[in-house]
Amino acid sequence: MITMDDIIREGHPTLREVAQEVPVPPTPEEVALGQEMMEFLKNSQDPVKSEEMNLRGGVGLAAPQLNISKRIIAVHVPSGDPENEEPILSAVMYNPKILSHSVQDACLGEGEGCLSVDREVPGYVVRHAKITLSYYDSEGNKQKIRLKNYEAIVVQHEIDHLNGVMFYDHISKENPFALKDGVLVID
Ligand SMILES: CNC(=O)c1cccc(C)c1Nc1nc(N2CCN(c3ccccc3Cl)CC2)nc(N2CSC[C@H]2C(=O)NC)n1
Ligand code: NI
Repeated sequence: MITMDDIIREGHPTLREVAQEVPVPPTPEEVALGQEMMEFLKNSQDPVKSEEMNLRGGVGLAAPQLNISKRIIAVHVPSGDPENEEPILSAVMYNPKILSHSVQDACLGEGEGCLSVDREVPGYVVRHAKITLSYYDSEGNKQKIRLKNYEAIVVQHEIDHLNGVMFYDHISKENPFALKDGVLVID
């Protein structure tokens, strides 16, 4: 069971490493890790469990955040509609890769948070608005999906972790809220 104690924080060198690809199909150990990462995200979004286990809410998690330098991410993005239990996106991705992206950029209007960053870092994190992504699932099947808006932002944030990139690396130093024309602000 993953808890906040298992999540390394900024300053830990592993967060600045480029993570290693996993074999296809992933090993049973890597499949189990992916399942644990998904369970953490669901627990972190559950009002009762997150309270009991003192979890910070997250919709994405990358293996390097657990000090495991492997190209594995989990994303679980709820619909946000209490009537609709179906998440917008729920997947454990092995060796995820952005194949192509929109010219248009986007950012979260409220900025980004990260489970490995125990502070607020204000500013727009400008990313691709739409991405075409390939990844392998736990059985080793190659998946290819297109994402936009919030779920595209989340996946880009988590893939950044596989390349040693933190969200605040993207925030402009001189003006954190500077926005070029045409950047979609997602609220
Ligand atoms: C500084 N301002 C802010 O953080 C920020 C401030 C306001 C709004 C947003 C939208 C912000 N931004 C932001 N909010 C989130 N959550 C909102 C709360 N939610 C959640 C929390 C509890 C239960 C269920 C859930 Cl669903 C979990 C997800 N998540 C991310 N990110 C960046 S991409 C990866 C993703 C991530 O999982 N981070 C841990 N950014
Ligand atoms: Ni993060």
